Amino acid sequence: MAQYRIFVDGAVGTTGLRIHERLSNQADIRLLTLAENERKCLTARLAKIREADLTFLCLPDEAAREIIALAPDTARICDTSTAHRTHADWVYGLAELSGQREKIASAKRVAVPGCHATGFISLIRPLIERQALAADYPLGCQSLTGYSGGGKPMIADYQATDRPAAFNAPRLYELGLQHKHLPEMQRFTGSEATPIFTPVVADYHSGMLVSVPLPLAAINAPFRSGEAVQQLLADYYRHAKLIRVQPHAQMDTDGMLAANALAGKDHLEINVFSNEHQLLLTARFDNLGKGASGAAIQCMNLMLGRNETAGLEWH
Ligand SMILES: NC(=O)C1=CN([C@@H]2O[C@H](COP(=O)(O)OP(=O)(O)OC[C@H]3O[C@@H](n4cnc5c(N)ncnc54)[C@H](OP(=O)(O)O)[C@@H]3O)[C@@H](O)[C@H]2O)C=CC1
Ligand SMILES: CC(=O)N[C@@H](CCC(=O)OP(=O)(O)O)C(=O)O
Repeated sequence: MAQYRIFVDGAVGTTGLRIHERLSNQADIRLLTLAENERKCLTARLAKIREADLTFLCLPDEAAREIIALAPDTARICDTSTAHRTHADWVYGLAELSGQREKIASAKRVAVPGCHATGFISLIRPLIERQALAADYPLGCQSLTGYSGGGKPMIADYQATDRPAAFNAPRLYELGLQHKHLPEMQRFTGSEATPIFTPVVADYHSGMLVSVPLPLAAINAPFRSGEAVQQLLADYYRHAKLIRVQPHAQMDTDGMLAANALAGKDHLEINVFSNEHQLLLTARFDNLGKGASGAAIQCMNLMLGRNETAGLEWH
């Protein structure tokens, strides 16, 4: 059987390892690897990029920019970092947005969406696109994430035996209100206002729960009820395999929503809650799944013409 040659640059990091784990049992994939002493060597990495049918960059932003400046234009690349998400020459890898699947399929350069941004955009883009919500509405968003979202350094900090007591509690961060996902959150929702975004990291490994509260008065007719917004979202994602819209007001059996419920999975679940005057939209998924490695593999599948969900955990 013909095999695709795939190179993961940053293969021993949190995102890269998960891509390796997902692809290592795929018969039509051959993973190109580097020896430990070569994994930060530019020359060796560029040779693998030239040899590969597709390369994943699972690197800090600066290292991603450095290698892209040297890589041949013909190389197919999926970058999981923040470096190129709003760059004009790159396609944004959220396949479920209108028209995006086709753009990804024919692209040489795809930027995999940020984890928090994936949740926010999945909830808000359909509302603005279908004119249920005005593009200039001032949005707020909260996002809970497991500590694996911070990669190897944050995992080491959380798993240290002598860690500070503050790590036992959820912690708000990016209090300068300048989170690096804000540009993509605004661009790919079509919002004209920068959202007020408050991420929270807590003492569990992986899983993400992104919430957006809205007054029903902000929603245009004929969508001005929780049920109608749920219907709009269900219709928007009716062909999406990796985004599932739950029935209106569906919660876990204990009446709550746990942020780690989809850990280990590569799909995303949307819930809509409402009362007479207010709406709460939530997206939950694994920050390492649909928030990173799962989305990266979904993009690879589309770029190579494979089945969109091959190698992914989504049942
Ligand atoms: N974790 C998550 O939930 C998500 C992460 N991302 C993004 O994915 C990218 C990777 O993140 P993540 O896997 O979490 O990070 P990690 O810190 O876990 O892994 C990054 C890897 O890159 C390696 N590396 C650093 N510099 C270089 C270099 N110059 N050349 C080659 N390798 C290098 C590191 O090496 P060493 O092992 O020696 O440190 C490490 O193995 C980041 O841009 C991140 O923002 C995106 C979405 C979600
Ligand atoms: C807990 C934590 O620190 N999480 C990271 C998000 C990880 C991510 O999505 O990063 P990329 O934008 O590089 O893809 C953060 O909020 O900055």
